[in-house]
Amino acid sequence: MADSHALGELKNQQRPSRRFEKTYGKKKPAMAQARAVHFDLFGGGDENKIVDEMEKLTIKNDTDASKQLVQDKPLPEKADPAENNPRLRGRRKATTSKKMATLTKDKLQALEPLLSLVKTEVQDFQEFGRSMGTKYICTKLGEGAFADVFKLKPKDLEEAMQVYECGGLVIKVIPFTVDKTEDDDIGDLESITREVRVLQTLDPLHGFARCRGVHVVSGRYPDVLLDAFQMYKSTDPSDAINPDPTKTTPADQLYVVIEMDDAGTPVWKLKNPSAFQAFDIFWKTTMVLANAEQKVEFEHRDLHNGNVCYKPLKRNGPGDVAQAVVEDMSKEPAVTLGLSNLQVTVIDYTLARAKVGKDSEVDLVVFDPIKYWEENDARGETESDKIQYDTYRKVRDWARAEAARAQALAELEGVEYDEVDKYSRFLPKSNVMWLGYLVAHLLLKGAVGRGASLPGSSRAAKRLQLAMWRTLEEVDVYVNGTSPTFMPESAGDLLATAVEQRWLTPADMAVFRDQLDE
Ligand SMILES: Nc1ncnc2c1ncn2[C@@H]1O[C@H](COP(=O)(O)OP(=O)(O)OP(=O)(O)O)[C@@H](O)[C@H]1O
Repeated sequence: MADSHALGELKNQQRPSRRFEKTYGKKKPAMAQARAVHFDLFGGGDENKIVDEMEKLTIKNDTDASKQLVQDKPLPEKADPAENNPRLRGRRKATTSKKMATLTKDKLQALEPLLSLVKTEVQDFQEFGRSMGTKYICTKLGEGAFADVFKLKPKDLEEAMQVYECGGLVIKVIPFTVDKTEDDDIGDLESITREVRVLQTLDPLHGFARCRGVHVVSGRYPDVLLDAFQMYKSTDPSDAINPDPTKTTPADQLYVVIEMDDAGTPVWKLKNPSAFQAFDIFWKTTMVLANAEQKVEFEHRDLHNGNVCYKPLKRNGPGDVAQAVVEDMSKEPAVTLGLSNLQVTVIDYTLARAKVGKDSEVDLVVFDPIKYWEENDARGETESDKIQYDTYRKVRDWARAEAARAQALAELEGVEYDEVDKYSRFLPKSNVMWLGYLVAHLLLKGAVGRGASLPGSSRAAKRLQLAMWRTLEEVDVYVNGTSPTFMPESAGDLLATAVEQRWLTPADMAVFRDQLDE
């Protein structure tokens, strides 16, 4: 990695991931929507208070602090400069080891908007990798339809501890082309730029991947990443589908490298979630989406089980409820949310829609036209895949229906219809559709032991776990057993209903908020 920049992060474009159909629950009349209640969820009835409370949902504490640790409060220089803190390096001026890639004038010109967005130049990938390899141990974490994702651990123990304290360090490497492409396997500049914009917009919001920087590089895949790539292929052959970059990419391939915090483990890897884990993952994801809806009109539009990650709230902390809690529970607690000790991070905003404008561009909205799912009738193999693929179509059909409604309304009112891409509209119901997918997925995974409880559970703890599963089943029926018209309008509306239905208590909401302050 080049010495002059913090590692960056980015992501990429449309196209489904490779993971899964669903069996929606029984039909049930839609409950009244209660937007007003939504405002109570974060602690009040009046809107100003709500804004204050929602403000608390914006990460200001640990993550910002972690950024400062490496950016504004640099560590003392070590004897070996090669072992400096990664993000410290990121704030330095260019050093001699930084080597720029040689690109044609046309290419450079085309890249200019992206480069100015991320305030960088195009670096030589080999040199970038060489520099990275001297300081970090690289391990491939996973891959998506477009990207390969690597974990970086500083070789220096002290720095490793600090990076760990700051949330870990992960890079997502995404190949892209300058020209628009019909090729589903590679992103284009437009989609990359869009994704970077959404990433920057979501960066300060709770529950989204912290972005530490974005780099643009060109050249051959460096050895340090190739080694990690090959190692992943041999240790996780069933998950390693992406082709060897040395065989498939030209010598001047462009990549975006996004540097971010380690979000943890994707939900698809959670084989048999406990009631505590499933409950927390579902509701925390709902809260994260509700906050982002309110702040930046956010819709994820691709919230499959690879894009919701979880990890223990505390370093070396438990990844589920503490054994003593279930053993000693004598009555059901007032607060249920948070007992799993997990935090949730939503990643991969390739297909997302958000208001990203700043200052002069207040109303700039970015979105992906999601062409891939326009006529696609792929079904997927596993039950989860099937539900996932159906969800893209559900969102698509809802976007079409809303476009038709807008047109009909314009005709009715005798005004000119403003033809816009259907996905440019704010359709937060899409978040609910994806939450429907998530709850169905968690229920499928938890189905085996749904009635069962964690070993050693007291009677009260058993009752509680049963109640948590029942709650998720009711949500499943409520969201998935309802026609799109009668679904909650947004994740925020779903939360409102959750409080109304006592699926969550106001105390649960407060706990979530408190966890942010820890
Ligand atoms: N910040 C992160 N922390 C931990 N793991 C991550 C992170 N970002 C990505 N990953 C891992 O890498 C995988 C692929 O990442 P991601 O979904 O962002 O790639 P993509 O190519 O855009 O995927 P998709 O196929 O969904 O479009 C994720 O499922 C996850 O396992």
